[in-house]
Amino acid sequence: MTMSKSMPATEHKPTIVVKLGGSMLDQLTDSFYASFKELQEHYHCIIVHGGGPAITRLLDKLKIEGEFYNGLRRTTEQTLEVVEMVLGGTVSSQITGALTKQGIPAIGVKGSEASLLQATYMDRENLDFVGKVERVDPTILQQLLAYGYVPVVAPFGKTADQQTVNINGDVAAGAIAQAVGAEKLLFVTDVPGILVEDHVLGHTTPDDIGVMIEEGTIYGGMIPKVQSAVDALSDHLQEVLIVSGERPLIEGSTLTGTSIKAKRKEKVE
Ligand SMILES: Nc1ncnc2c1ncn2[C@@H]1O[C@H](COP(=O)(O)OP(=O)(O)O)[C@@H](O)[C@H]1O
Ligand SMILES: CC(=O)N[C@@H](CCC(=O)OP(=O)(O)O)C(=O)O
Repeated sequence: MTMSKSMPATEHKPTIVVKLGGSMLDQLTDSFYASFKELQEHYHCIIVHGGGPAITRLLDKLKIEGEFYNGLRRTTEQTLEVVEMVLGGTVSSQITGALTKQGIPAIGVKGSEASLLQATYMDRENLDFVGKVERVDPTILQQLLAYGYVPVVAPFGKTADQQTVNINGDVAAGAIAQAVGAEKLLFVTDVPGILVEDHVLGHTTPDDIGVMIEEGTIYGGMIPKVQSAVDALSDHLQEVLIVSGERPLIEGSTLTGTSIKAKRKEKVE
């Protein structure tokens, strides 16, 4: 019996990368996941997920002390074991299960496998096994998309010496969106967009984001999102959206979140 399968032709559709934030994962409803069906009519969908709160919960249960440095989890060998269990196990299954329930074929992929996220140590002294993305090989994602699967990526990388490293989910999503030439990047989180004095910004630009970080209007977990957004904007990827996971995700979610578009590509310091 031969198991080989010839590669199907990829339907010509743009790609969208959707990052599901850990803050919202347990609140995402069936109708939220069902909206990926609608999204799939227009786009090839890739999901990248976080899961920070779930990692912290298990670390607490195991009485392992957690620590953050510059907004990133200091990942010791022991912590990494828990991060792998949670992100690569529980959270990945939670998302693929919810999509499968909606009739959407989904498959979990670790960024540390198939050369997907090639990394170096970000700051070995202070952060231990935390990675910085150096190179992305999107082949595995393109192959899965060609077979009709939604890849669900857990944010791990692999160093040249084959060490698995923990990567912030927002950073992983931005790097993957760039590498696959995605048309859109969506950050699904627990706020309806970038808030300024309780108002949701409809649109913003890299320049304004720089100012909002400096002034402290954007802080904490919103910083890696907007920085990844600014880094990912390009001729291909012209819009990044920050949206709430409280409502079903539809193409028109532009109306309910913050749209980040470049006037010109700039990095936030
Ligand atoms: N200007 C801002 N507008 C909205 N949220 C902000 C802003 N600045 C900081 N935040 C914080 O960012 C959080 C979202 O980031 P985070 O908790 O890391 O989410 P996720 O787990 O979804 O990635 C919000 O809950 C809020 O506390
Ligand atoms: C290096 C680092 O900090 N990695 C993150 C990965 C998960 C993540 O990004 O989760 P959120 O989407 O909930 O933010 C962590 O260990 O929490």
